[in-house]
Amino acid sequence: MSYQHRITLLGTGTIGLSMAALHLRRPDTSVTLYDPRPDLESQVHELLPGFLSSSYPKQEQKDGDKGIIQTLLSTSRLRLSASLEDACRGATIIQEQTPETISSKQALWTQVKGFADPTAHLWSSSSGIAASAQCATCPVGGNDVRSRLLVAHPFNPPHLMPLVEIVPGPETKADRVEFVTRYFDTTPGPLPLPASSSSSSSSESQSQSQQTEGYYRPIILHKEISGFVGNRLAFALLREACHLVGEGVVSARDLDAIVTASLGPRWAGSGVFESYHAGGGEGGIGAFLQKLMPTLQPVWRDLGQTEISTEGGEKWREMVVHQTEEAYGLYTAERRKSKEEMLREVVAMQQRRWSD
Ligand SMILES: NC(=O)C1=CN([C@@H]2O[C@H](COP(=O)(O)OP(=O)(O)OC[C@H]3O[C@@H](n4cnc5c(N)ncnc54)[C@H](O)[C@@H]3O)[C@@H](O)[C@H]2O)C=CC1
Ligand SMILES: O=C(O)[C@@H](O)C(=O)[C@H](O)[C@@H](O)CO
Repeated sequence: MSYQHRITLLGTGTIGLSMAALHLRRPDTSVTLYDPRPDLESQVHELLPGFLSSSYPKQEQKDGDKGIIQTLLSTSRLRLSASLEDACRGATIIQEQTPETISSKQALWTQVKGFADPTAHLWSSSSGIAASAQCATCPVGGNDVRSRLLVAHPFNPPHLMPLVEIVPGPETKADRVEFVTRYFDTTPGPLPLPASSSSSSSSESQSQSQQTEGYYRPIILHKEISGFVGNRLAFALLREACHLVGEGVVSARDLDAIVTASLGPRWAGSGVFESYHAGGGEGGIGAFLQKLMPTLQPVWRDLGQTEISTEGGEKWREMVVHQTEEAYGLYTAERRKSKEEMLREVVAMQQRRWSD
């Protein structure tokens, strides 16, 4: 069977396997996995079923979770490749989720350039390394990388989290940006969670085609910037959180509770600017900024300038690590599954109740 999209995923770690589950929701897409790790096959058989459970109703997972992998392999919707060259051959999309180091990504794209079809789309899942930096050492001429490469930055786990930050490089062609945006716009989301065990059969009986389209939120950035937008916002909050714990103002557990008991619910429905626009009364955000200036400005000046570098950072890092480990202990698979189910419910609520 031929597929409209033949996507090759380079790297099958945390993001790679979640991405595989995302792409396998598309009936028009086949997925090839390549990773030099020696345990690729066992890792895929052990871990991918867990990600696929949000995509395939139980009755399609013949012989239990592990049967789904055999089914996908036997129908060639999923393929494991033993070499980068073989993995790239014939792919219409090549997406990397390899380690976040600029040197390894530069080396990878230089290799891919020699193996990929000249028409293949090239996507990076990088958390913050710009496309222009990743292809800076790619030889020019021949199968051009610069006009095809862009960042499609997901939030973890991509098989559940709607945001995809699309960050083209200065030479990325507009049709490449249009394609990736349309691709994620038309990629179905996870199956709805069963409302309750009594209704699970009806919910799980939903076919894959009934899965929500318009689930994913590809958002195009107009400029390359380190960390893009989502991570810059998240890292600004993390920096202040580390500062507050390091200064003994609040414990890590209580800081998390402050976030999940206020900002979390608020921002699930209204973003930063909409929230303050609403909070500004009749005058909206303009009035809010004016009214809050006497408080806002000194707080902005007082925000922690925490440095991640080790010199002098030992104190707050020790406190953050110790208090977080004390609060949550070993992060179990059960806790991770429970949090993922909550994430699915939150996103389902968002998609039910609010348009843009
Ligand atoms: N972990 C996260 O929360 C998120 C990570 N990302 C980005 O995704 C990328 C991957 O991150 P993770 O999945 O967390 O890393 P990971 O360490 O879990 O997985 C990386 C995988 O790449 C493989 N690999 C190494 N060199 C390779 C090569 N030359 N070709 C193919 N595979 C190779 C490794 O064997 C490993 O399995 C990074 O760029 C990261 O910034 C993006 C969003 C969220
Ligand atoms: O938070 C996320 O899931 C993503 O924005 C990320 O890129 C990761 O947190 C990354 O910063 C760490 O790998």
